[in-house]
Amino acid sequence: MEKMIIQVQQTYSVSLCSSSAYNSANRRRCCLIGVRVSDGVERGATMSYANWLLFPRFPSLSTVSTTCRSSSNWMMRRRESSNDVESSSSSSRSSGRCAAASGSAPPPPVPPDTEKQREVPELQTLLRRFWKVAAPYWSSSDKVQARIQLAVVFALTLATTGISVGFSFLGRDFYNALANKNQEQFTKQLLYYLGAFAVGIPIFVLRYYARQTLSLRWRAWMTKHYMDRYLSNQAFYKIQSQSIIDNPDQRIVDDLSSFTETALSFSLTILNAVVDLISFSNILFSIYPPLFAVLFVYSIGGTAISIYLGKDLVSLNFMQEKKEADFRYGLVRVRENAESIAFYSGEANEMQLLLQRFTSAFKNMSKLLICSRNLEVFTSGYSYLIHILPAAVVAPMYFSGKIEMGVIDQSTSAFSHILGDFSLIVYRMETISAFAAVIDRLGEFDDLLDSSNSERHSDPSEGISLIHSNVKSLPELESNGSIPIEKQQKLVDIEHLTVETPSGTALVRNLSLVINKNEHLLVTGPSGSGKTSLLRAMAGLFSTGKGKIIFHVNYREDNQPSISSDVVDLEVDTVSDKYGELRRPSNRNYKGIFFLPQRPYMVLGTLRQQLLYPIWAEDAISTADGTKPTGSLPFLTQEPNSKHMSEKPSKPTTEDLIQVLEDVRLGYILSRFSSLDTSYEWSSALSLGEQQRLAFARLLLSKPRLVLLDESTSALDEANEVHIYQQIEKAGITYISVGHRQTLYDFHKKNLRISTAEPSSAEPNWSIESINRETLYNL
Ligand SMILES: Nc1ncnc2c1ncn2[C@@H]1O[C@H](COP(=O)(O)OP(=O)(O)OP(=O)(O)O)[C@@H](O)[C@H]1O
Repeated sequence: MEKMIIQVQQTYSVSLCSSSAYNSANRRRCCLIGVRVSDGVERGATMSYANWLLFPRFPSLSTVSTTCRSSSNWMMRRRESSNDVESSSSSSRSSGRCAAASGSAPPPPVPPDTEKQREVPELQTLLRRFWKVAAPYWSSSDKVQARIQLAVVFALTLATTGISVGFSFLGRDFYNALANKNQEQFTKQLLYYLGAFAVGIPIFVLRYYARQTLSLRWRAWMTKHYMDRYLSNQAFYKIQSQSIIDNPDQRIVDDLSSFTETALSFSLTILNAVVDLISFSNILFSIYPPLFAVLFVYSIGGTAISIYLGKDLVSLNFMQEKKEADFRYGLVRVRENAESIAFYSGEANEMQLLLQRFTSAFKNMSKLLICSRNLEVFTSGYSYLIHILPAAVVAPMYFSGKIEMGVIDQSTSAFSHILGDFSLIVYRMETISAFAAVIDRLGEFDDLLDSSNSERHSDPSEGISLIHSNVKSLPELESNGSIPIEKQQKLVDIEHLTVETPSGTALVRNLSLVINKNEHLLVTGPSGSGKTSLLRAMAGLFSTGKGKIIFHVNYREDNQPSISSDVVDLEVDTVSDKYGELRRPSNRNYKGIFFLPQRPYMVLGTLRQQLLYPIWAEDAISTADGTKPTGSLPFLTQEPNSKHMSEKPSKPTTEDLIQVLEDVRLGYILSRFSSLDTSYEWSSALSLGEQQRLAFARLLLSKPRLVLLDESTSALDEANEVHIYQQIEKAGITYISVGHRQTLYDFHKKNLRISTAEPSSAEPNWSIESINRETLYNL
């Protein structure tokens, strides 16, 4: 691999353009940054704001200011010798924040970087994806407000075009007065000009503000819409465990922001261009009709050349987004796994891995830069020539006295306006290609979320069926309506179950088994045989394979049927309307089944929130000032899920929470961390064993009928393990545990042994036997 050392040439003297630095013909914002590499070759680099921010923090790398340009629509200012960076774009801000926003949730793996150049999607695919991503908002519950705001923005855009036309006439008279040395007329025109500024400028500003506000509102709706689907039907889990697409978080944070902003600005640009074209064509035509022919040939030729020069930009931009997100994610992983890396002394390795990711982003950026540079050479020449071209064409008329000096200025202004309208592709090639990459990434994500949420509606004979049976549906009810004893005892019925990995490798074959109340089951077997995968299948995380898992836990302790529907198939839990406004799927925990994973998950927040997770988590969230957040933006009303409400057990009191901490022998942490409402980074502040006991506290509060424990006591000493199992048995909870420890046999009635499945055999690879403690100890 090529080794790159970047030398510091000058300290961050990156000065960036504000909107006032625009070239009116060019109409683009740009930032210039460059990088000088040690081989002495000076290369400019097109850099995103996030990447630029990361540079100074990278010990062996530093940015150097030379020349660069970026198509992204952000502005920033960095003061020399200061760390103060300001950004005015939401997209750039979000890039910087993405890492922080990831919090301490279990991180998804980054899919392997194949370094393959991505193919440019077809125009038809891009248009379909654009429509699919953009359309839902305009028919959503916020449609009235959205359409009104859009109409206001359009009206303001028309007004600004009218003002531009007015300015062109004012400019003509102003320069005529100047050329004629008519001081009285000049003063009058100057006053008109100033008056027009006073009226016009607020309208320009208002248009910008209205557009940004609408874009923010659209983004907020889309963010919720995407997060809803991402967190439904365990789509986030499938994406993570099967590495289906890269960086979904970046797509939600950065891509959505830049999509809404660019889509709005583009549609207004097109509207503006049409109106401009009509208004200024009259002016230009009245001055000199042949100017039109010159303009037409010039713009068509320019568009063709810029499409040719910028054809690789879409795929390069796509890869750039991915590579930057991968690099940022690498840094997030260092933060998340700080302790493990420090214990391993793995800094050098991490540095190497991070540098690899950065280098990959850098190389792609260099290619992007070369492509941009070629395009830029052309577009700069193209835009500068228009300053002299119209004047050169009409100059003979001026010399012959047919037109005045001011008309030359007006024709240049009209020419540049119309050319700008005809040359949208030339001027915006870089932005269009970056936008196409965003559409591609979002469209891919959207299709994936749709397919994930429609999977449940596919052929039920395929895959593992997960059925929640309610006693009301049982045909064998006694004549008085009560439930037969044997049915009350039955909790889980597994019929001919074959569990496979998502890639299709069989792990458990043809398993049939019944688990009755208090018939605690221990699942054992060699590492990698599929014990956790069996629990995954029972939790609905793995659906590849065949067979049925029927839960009979959906009635209350008092044997009264619960309120939920007769037979609830988890596969059809989520309900979505036309545009996928989802109701959260019914929570497995509300159905009397609880799952404790091997690695305890600590949510961000207070000790109270830890304990109330996941059933009452949303009730426990409060802001820093102690007030309850609404959980939704003012215009995005969150529908209360009445089904949820009725399923939820009543919320534990503070006394219950304190008691349960005592029950799992964690009472001492209350005094150590002052109160239940203290916030900490709990995954670092508590030992693994303490975290496991906290997870058991959640379990005891939730009072399920059945719990699936995946090596959930692996970090506990034997005394605490005994105590915890006694507590859950006392609470009347039936448990299925996965584990390797000999001590676990003491707490279970049956043992399901799974052996590693032979690929060549179709025979069942399991056996079940009762645990006879005496035999066990005699062995
Ligand atoms: N998402 C996945 N894609 C492909 N293979 C997977 C996936 N998840 C698990 N596997 C494979 O399935 C097999 C069984 O994994 P599982 O976690 O169920 O094993 P286990 O018996 O619980 O092991 P251990 O006792 O070590 O925890 C392993 O070989 C694992 O690599």
